Amino acid sequence: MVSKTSLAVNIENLCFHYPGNSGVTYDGLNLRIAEGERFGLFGPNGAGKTTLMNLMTGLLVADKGTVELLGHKIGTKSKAVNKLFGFVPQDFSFYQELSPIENLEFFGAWYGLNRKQIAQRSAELLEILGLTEVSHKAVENFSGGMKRRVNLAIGVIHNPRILFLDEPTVGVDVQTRHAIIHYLKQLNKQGTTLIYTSHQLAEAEGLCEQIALVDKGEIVREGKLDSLLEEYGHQDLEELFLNLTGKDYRN
Ligand SMILES: Nc1ncnc2c1ncn2[C@@H]1O[C@H](COP(=O)(O)OP(=O)(O)OP(=O)(O)O)[C@@H](O)[C@H]1O
Repeated sequence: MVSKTSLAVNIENLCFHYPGNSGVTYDGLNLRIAEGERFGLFGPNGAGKTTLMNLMTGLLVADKGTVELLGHKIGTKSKAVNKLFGFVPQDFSFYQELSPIENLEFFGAWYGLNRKQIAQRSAELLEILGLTEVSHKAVENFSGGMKRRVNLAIGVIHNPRILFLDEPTVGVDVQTRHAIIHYLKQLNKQGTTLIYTSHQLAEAEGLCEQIALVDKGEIVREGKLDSLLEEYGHQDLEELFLNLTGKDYRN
C-alpha cells in the first residue's frame, strides 16, 4: 500500500464523459501512482489513454471525482501545480515556424524561468537530445524524430517532478527511440516520475516497472509488470496485453 504523501498521482472516483456521451466514459475510476515510478498506461486504440492523460494534466475537466498531483488538486485556480509536471503530448505542441531555441524560450518563460535559467537549460537539453546544430532553424523543416525530440525538450524545460508522455516515440527511427528512452531513464534516476503510454510494447517493457491496462474506460489490471507476467505465466507484455484485452479489433 502506497502512503498518501508519496503519491505522484492520486485519482479518486473519477467520472468523465464527452458531450453527447460519444467516445470513452470513465465512471468512478481510482488510480494511485507512487512518486519515482516508471508507470505505463496501455490499452487498445480508443481505450481512453489520452483522455485519462488529459484528465490527469487538467486539459480535460472531470464531471466528478478528484485528481491530485503530489497532493495538489488539478483543476483549481492555483497555478503552483502546473510547475510540478510536464506533458509531452502525442500531437506536437510547439510553434512550427519557430526554432527549438525560440520555442524553449517561450515555454521556459511560461513556466516562470528567468533568462539565465532558460539559456542554461536549453543548451543542456539541446545537447542531450542532439539538436544543438539545428537550434536556430525553424522546426517545420525537421524530420519526425527531430520534432519528437523538440517536443520532449519542451516538456522537461522546467525540470518537472512528474512527466506525462503520450506516445513519445511514435514514428521515430531506432536511433531517436533509443536516445529518448535512455534520457527518460536518466530523468527517472534523478527522481522524475514517468507516466507513459505507447503501443510499442517491447519498448515499454524496458521502461516501465509498474503498469495499468485500460480498456473501455476501465482499468482491467494494474500492478508490477514482473509480478503480472509471473501471475499469468506470460513471457512478455504483448502476450499479457492480448490475454487481458482480447484479440478483437477496436475502432
Ligand atoms: N473530444 C472528443 N469528443 C468525443 N469523443 C472523443 C474525443 N476525444 C476522444 N474521443 C473518443 O474517446 C475514445 C477514447 O479516445 P482516446 O484518444 O482517449 O483513446 P486512446 O486509448 O488514447 O486511443 P489511441 O491508442 O488510439 O491513441 C475514442 O473512442 C475516441 O474517439
